[in-house]
This record gives sequence, structure tokens and C-alpha cells, in this order.
Amino acid sequence: MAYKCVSQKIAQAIDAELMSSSGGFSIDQLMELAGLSVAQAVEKAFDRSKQPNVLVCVGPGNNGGDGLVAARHLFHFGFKPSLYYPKQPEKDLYQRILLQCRNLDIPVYKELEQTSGNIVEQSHIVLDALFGFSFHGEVRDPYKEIIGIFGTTTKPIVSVDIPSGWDVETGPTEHVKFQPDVLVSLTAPKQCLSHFTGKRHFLGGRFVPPALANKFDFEVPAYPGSEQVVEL
Ligand SMILES: NC(=O)C1=CN([C@@H]2O[C@H](COP(=O)(O)OP(=O)(O)OC[C@H]3O[C@@H](n4cnc5c(N)ncnc54)[C@H](O)[C@@H]3O)[C@@H](O)[C@H]2O)[C@H](O)CC1
Ligand SMILES: [K+]
Repeated sequence: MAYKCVSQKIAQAIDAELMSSSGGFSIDQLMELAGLSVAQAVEKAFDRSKQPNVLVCVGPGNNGGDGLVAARHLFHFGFKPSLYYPKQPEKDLYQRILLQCRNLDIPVYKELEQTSGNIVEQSHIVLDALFGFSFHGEVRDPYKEIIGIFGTTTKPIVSVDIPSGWDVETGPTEHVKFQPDVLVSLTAPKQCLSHFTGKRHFLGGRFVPPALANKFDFEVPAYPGSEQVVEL
């Protein structure tokens, strides 16, 4: 079934409205629910007894924050997450979630090559939480290398909100053409969805008031029971 997709501008406007004085949400609340959705999608798409090692690639903004929250939930779901977090902003929110991960002994790496080997090769699943709906332009360092690896690795990739490095609206670019196996759209799919040819597409971020969906003219599908994701 085809769901309505939103532009970059509308995705940012929805986010701003949720956190405005009329929306009443804090970023911590939204990120917690977004990250929980992502962890649930991973749990549905993979068998943790066979593929426990999840490398969470964490970017510098809120897409990365969703990845940090997902890592924490994945740990509690019985996976073995580790973090590739090359740039760790000072922002209190990210530092607190990172601390929560460290308190679970989740390994945190700033480099892909470790004395034990390459951390992508040591994983079973790669969670792409580098960039979401605010990405623009060409990928800058230090993210070029990991996004290049997304295009060559045989490990399954799960992208959070959009495949990192794709244009939010027009999709793959001259330099970034990888296809994730699983996509977890948050709030509403972005327009680049039309270029996604991977196996499974989930929607998460179960916090949208119907009036807000009406205002921005997108649909909130029926989530089953108490699930935080719905497969589209
Ligand atoms: N309402 C929701 O659905 C919610 C979604 N969430 C998640 O938040 C992201 C959007 O977060 P935002 O902080 O606005 O931006 P990004 O994470 O996409 O990226 C910003 C970050 O990236 C840097 N950057 C931008 N372009 C480039 C580039 N070409 N090269 C290198 N770096 C780049 C920029 O400087 C910033 O540092 C959304 O997708 C969801 O995943 C919220 O968690 C909850 C609400
Ligand atoms: K992403």
C-alpha cells in the first residue's frame, strides 16, 4: 500500500510543531520513542540468537541520537550492540544517552579499524543512524569512509529514517547509491522512499496526534496492538 511521503521542509515543520508550545513534547521524549521503534524493527527483522552483533553508526545530530537510544534498547532485547561514533557532540542530551550506553558496557569506537579488526566485518547487522531529514549536500568527513562501506559490505543495513547520504527527497546521489535491506521511517516516510528497493519497510514514531497529521496532510497507519512499529 502506498503511503503519502513528506518533503524535507514538511518533515522539519512536523518536528518543530511537535516540540512547540502547542505540541508540548520534549526532544528526549520523541527520541526515546523513535529509538524504541528502531530497536523493535531490528528485533522483528533479525534473529538475535543468530545475528546478535549490531554495529550502530551514530551521526552528529538527532538521527544519531535515535541510534544511541536504539542501542540501549537493543541491549535490553538481548542483542550485542556496539557504537561507531566518530564525532561526539558536547550536547547534554547526546552525552547522557551515550553515558547510558557506556553504563551497559556497550563498546564505543571512534575509528573503524581496531587492533581486533574492522568493526563492520565483526558485526552481523549495521544500523545506519548517521543522517536523517536534515542532511543536505555531499557527505563530509569523517563520514565518507563508512558511507562508502555501506555500498560494498555484504552485512545487512538498517537505515533510520532515510538511507544516510541520500537526498531526503530525490534519493540516491552520484556518490551515495547503497540500498539498505531495512528502512525504518519515523513519523512519516520521506519522499526518497520511492527509490528504496530493500526487503522491509517499517514506520515508527508512534506519537503523532491525528490533528497534526491532518494539518500536514499525511496518514498515520493503524499500528497493531501496543507495537511501536507498523510494517508498510
Ligand atoms: N519527528 C520525528 O520524526 C523525530 C525524528 N527524530 C530524528 O531526528 C532526525 C533529524 O535530526 P536533525 O538533528 O534535524 O538532523 P540529522 O540528524 O539529519 O543531521 C544533522 C547533522 O548532520 C550534519 N550534516 C548535515 N549535512 C551533512 C553533510 N553533508 N555531511 C556531514 N554532516 C552533515 C549537520 O551538521 C548536523 O550535525 C530525523 O531524521 C529522525 O531520525 C528525532 O529523534 C525525534 C523526532
Ligand atoms: K539514517
